Amino acid sequence: MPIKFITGRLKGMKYSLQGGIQLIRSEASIQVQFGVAILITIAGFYYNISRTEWIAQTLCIGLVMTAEGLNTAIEGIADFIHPDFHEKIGRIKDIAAGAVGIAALIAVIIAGIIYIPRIF
Ligand SMILES: Nc1ncnc2c1ncn2[C@@H]1O[C@H](COP(=O)(O)OP(=O)(O)OP(=O)(O)O)[C@@H](O)[C@H]1O
Repeated sequence: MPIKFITGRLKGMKYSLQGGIQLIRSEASIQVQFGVAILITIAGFYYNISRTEWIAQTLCIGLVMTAEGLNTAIEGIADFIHPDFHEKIGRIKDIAAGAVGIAALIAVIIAGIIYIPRIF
């Protein structure tokens, strides 16, 4: 029983890793976000940000990339179940994209709070 449980969890981790790699390989928007995440991490070291700021920054990176991943999955489901144009599909996709927009806005605000006083 515990062995089955552990192998099941390991399989789950393998699938989620494969999904993450596929996401980064195939989605242009997540590639951009990944690039921004690397740049902002370099900025974090350059400006020697505090432990709390690292936590906020890392959470923002995770928030944006998680929202983008879920948005991509929702788009994929929408295209699969209804490949043709439909007003409701459009609204569903807009809402999913809106969630990414909210996450990105929060990330920009937090980046501003951290870096604007250091740069100007
Ligand atoms: N089947 C559809 N029916 C109605 N509107 C759609 C449909 N597909 C896309 N749209 C509209 O076009 C917008 C962009 O959708 P799309 O699936 O092309 O996403 P995207 O922003 O190009 O993302 P990605 O670049 O990741 O594919 C949606 O937010 C929606 O308003």
